Amino acid sequence: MKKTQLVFVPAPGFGHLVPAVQLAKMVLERNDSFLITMLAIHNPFDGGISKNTESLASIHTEIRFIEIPETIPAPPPEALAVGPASAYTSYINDHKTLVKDTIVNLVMTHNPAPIASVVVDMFCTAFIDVAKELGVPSHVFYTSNAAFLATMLYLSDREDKGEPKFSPTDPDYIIPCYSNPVPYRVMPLLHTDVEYEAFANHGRQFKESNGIIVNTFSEAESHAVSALLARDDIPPIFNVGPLIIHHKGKSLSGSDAVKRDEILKWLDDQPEKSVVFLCFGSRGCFDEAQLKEIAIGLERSGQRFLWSVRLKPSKGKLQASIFDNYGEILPQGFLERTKNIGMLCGWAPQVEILAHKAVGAFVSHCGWNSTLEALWYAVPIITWPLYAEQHTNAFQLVKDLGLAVELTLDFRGDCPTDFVKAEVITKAVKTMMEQGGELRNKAKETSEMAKKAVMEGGSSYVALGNLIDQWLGSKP
Ligand SMILES: O=c1ccn([C@@H]2O[C@H](COP(=O)(O)OP(=O)(O)O[C@H]3O[C@H](CO)[C@@H](O)[C@H](O)[C@H]3O)[C@@H](O)[C@H]2O)c(=O)[nH]1
Repeated sequence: MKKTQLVFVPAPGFGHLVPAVQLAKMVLERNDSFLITMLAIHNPFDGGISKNTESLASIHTEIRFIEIPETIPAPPPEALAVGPASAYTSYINDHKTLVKDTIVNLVMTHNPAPIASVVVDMFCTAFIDVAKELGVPSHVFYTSNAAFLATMLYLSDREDKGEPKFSPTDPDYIIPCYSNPVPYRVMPLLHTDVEYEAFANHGRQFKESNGIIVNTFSEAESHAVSALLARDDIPPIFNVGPLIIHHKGKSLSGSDAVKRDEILKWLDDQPEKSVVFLCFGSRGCFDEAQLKEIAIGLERSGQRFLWSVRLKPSKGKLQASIFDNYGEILPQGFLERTKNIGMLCGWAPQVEILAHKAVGAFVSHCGWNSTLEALWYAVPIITWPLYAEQHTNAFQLVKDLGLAVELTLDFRGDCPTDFVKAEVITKAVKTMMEQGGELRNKAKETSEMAKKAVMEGGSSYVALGNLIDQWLGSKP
């Protein structure tokens, strides 16, 4: 059969790689005439190309993984502290020549089949130019939601019209993609010029691609989807989500695999919907004082818990620490007092945990993958956004979707809370576990909608079909 190639360039990081792999897998399931190559950029936050990439590559042998040579220095911690998105973007941009050379030398020569598209992550828009230079189409793979995509486009519109950046003295923003006006404090990632510009620049670049693939489903974000549809200056949008990988532990090895079995066994012994699960994504972490406070808050709630504990990296390091000497950091006697109701872990097999019937609530940083995973398994969320676009995701979950209880964000307040006190944690956990019936029902409804969207005939199923048609039609 005549083959067509796709080259995926995910941004480094588990939250970007995982949905890209799932998208590639779904494309191949729908049409096996594609040859898909995934270019892996070294992940500076994860100590390397990472065991995650290696294990995904070992499971998904239908996809060809190529590691981009590791010659670009990691972004300096000081630059990341000032502007995480801009430092991350510059690090990725510095790979432009390497990405182009890899496509020319390892993809094009490996197989003469035409390249239908270079599918670049939302932070990899520099490679849209690479595709142009090679004379092939490109698509943006947007790993967050439609509302934030619309926000990034809106920022570039404002800049292009010479309008001022958002400022704390402005009234709440009427951004044409959220159902509710968005307070300034919900956009902390745009509070510095350098970050605002980084997001606006990506937004501007999106328009240069041949299509934007979004990990969302239209029914969940009808407001944002309509706002995007109303624009005639952007390429076609394909809402193909939720893209969720269900590996059932296959991606884990060594101590992570042993711990996975222990966690699932422990969950099997807990009553239905009785456990609060706390996990903050691939990079979410806290300092010692905050970890102690979480422990106190959980203990006072009296609820069962499963907590993925991550300590902030020490100065000058990028990687959060996974550790198991919990007793040295958490309050004295905490482990002993909670041993019958709580379990702690490092890396959590999150999808399997959320799928377990014992889990009743999820304290989450609201990374978009975590949000979709919780939504898929109808687990209501207690929002604790930390960085990136997570505050707006939390806002959307609480205000627009009605699927979450807010923990750190009191949207009427003036500035985001950095340190969260034990009593706030206790209150949110108790409220959710004791009075969360309505949210639970809403979560169930949304989960059913999500499952319908990806089933044959559903909105995301149809969108993926349209995307494949575009790729096959765009063959030179
Ligand atoms: O112990 C862990 C921690 C994470 N995960 C998985 O890792 C992924 C994490 O993705 P996500 O929830 O999106 O969080 P981040 O890793 O923080 O993702 C980055 O990328 C997302 C997609 O663009 C953004 O929404 C986030 O703000 C950004 O931080 C999910 O699939 C989780 O299931 C685990 O399996 N075990």
